[in-house]
Amino acid sequence: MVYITGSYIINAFLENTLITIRRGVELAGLPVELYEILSRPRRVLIVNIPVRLDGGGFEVFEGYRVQHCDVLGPYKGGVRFHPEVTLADDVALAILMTLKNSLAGLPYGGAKGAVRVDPKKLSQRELEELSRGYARAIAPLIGDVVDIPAPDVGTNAQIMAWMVDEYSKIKGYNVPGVFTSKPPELWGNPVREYATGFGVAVATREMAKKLWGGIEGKTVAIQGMGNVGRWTAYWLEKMGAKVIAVSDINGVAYRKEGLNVELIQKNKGLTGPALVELFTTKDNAEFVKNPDAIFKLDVDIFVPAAIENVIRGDNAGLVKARLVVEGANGPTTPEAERILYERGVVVVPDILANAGGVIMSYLEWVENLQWYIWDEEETRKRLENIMVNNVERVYKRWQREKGWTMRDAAIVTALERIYNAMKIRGWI
Ligand SMILES: NC(=O)C1=CN([C@@H]2O[C@H](COP(=O)(O)OP(=O)(O)OC[C@H]3O[C@@H](n4cnc5c(N)ncnc54)[C@H](OP(=O)(O)O)[C@@H]3O)[C@@H](O)[C@H]2O)C=CC1
Ligand SMILES: O=C(O)CCC(=O)C(=O)O
Repeated sequence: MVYITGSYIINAFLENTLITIRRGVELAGLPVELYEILSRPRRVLIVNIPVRLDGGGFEVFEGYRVQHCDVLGPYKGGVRFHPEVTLADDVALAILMTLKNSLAGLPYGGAKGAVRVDPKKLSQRELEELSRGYARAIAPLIGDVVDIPAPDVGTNAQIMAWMVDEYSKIKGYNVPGVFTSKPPELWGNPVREYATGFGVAVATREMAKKLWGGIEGKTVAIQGMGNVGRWTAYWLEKMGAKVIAVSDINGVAYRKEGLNVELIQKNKGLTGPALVELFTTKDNAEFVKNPDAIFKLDVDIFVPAAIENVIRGDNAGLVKARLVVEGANGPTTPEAERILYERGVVVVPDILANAGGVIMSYLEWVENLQWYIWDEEETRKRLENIMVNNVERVYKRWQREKGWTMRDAAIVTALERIYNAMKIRGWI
C-alpha cells in the first residue's frame, strides 16, 4: 500500500513502524504528544548525485538523509544503497535508529541515509564517484558532533573510507569521527566489521540460555548472507550452535549436518559469488532456488538478516523456529508478530538484537574523537558486556508485563528514556 500524507509518502514499512511506536506509547502510558513528535522526522534532505558511467554518459541517483530525532545527542545511523529504497523506508529506518540508540543507552539520536541504486551494477570507479558524491551532497548537514553516518545494506567499510576522505577534503583537515565503520587503516576498529553479527549472536546465546539452558547444538537458519548474516553465522557456530541453512537473493543452501560457515566467510562479500555456486560446488549442500523456503525449515532458531517486512501475516504461520532473532531492521510486521506471539514463538526485536553495530560505532567514534586506539579484544569485550546487559534489562522488563511481546518491552524502555530527555529539556 502506498499513499500520501503530509509532505512525504508512507508505505507498509513506515506504517508498521508507526503502528509499533503508537502501541509503545500507549503501553507505556506516555502522552500522545510523544507519538506526534516521533512519527515525523526533524529534517529530511533529498539529494541527486550524477555519476559518469564507464561506458559513456551519466546517470543521476536519488538519495536521502533523514534526521529523525536528536533529543539524546547527535544523529546516528547507516546509509543504504539499494535499487528499491524509498524515502518512506528511510524515515522508518531513521525512527528505528532513534529507538535503538535510546535502548542501548547511547548518547545519540536517530538518522538514516539511502541512495536508490544497485551497487552490484556499478564498477568500483562508479561506486567511488557515487559514494564521494553522496558525501559531498550531505556534507552541509553532517559532522562528527552533528550527524554520523555508517554502513547499512549495500554499503561497507570501503565506502565509508571514500566518504570520510571526501568530507575531510571539504573541511581541509582529517575528521575521523564523522563516519563510523571505517577500515582499521583509516581510524576504524577491526571489531566493527563483524559487530552487528557478533551482537546478534550474543543476543541469541543469551536468549537460548533462558529458553533451553544453552545454545550448544541448537539448529539455526539465517536469511541473508551480507555483513549481518555472515557474521551471525560465524559467531553462532563459534558459540556452539549448528547453522544448517542460509539464504541469499537466489535461494537457500541447506545441510543437515551443518554448513561450512568458514566457506561463506572466505568467499561472500558485497561482490562475492552466490551461495548456490559456493555451497553446491564446495560443500555438498542442497540448494533450493526459492529464497522463501528458509521460513519453513525445522530449526530451533531463525535469524532474518536481509531486509524488512519478510515475516508477514501470510507466512508467519510457517515459521517452525521457537526463537526468532531479528538481525534485519523491521523484518516482522505487526500482524506477523501477533501470530508468532500466539504460537509461543519468542521474537527478539531488531532494536535490541542488531544494536551491536551501532554500539560498536559508538566505541569507534569515542576513539576517533580522542584520537585514541583500543585493541580488538578489549573493544569486543566492551561490546559484549553492553549487549548482555541490554538483553537482560529488556528480558526482565518483558517478564514483568503480562501480554507484552519482547518488542513491547524494548520499545517502551526506549521511549521512556526519550520522553524523560524531552521532558527535562522542556520540549514536551
Ligand atoms: N550492516 C550493519 O551494521 C547493520 C545492518 N542492519 C540491518 O541488517 C539487514 C542486513 O544488512 P547488511 O547485512 O548490512 O546488508 P548487506 O547488503 O551486506 O546484505 C544483505 C543480504 O541480504 C540478502 N537478501 C536481500 N534480499 C533477500 C531476500 N529476499 N531473501 C534472502 N536474502 C536476501 C542479500 O542477498 P545477495 O547476497 O544475494 O545480494 C545479502 O546477502 C538490514 O535490514 C540492515 O538494515 C542492522 C544493524 C546494523
Ligand atoms: O553503526 C551505525 O551507526 C548504524 C547502524 C545501522 O544503520 C543500524 O543499526 O541499522
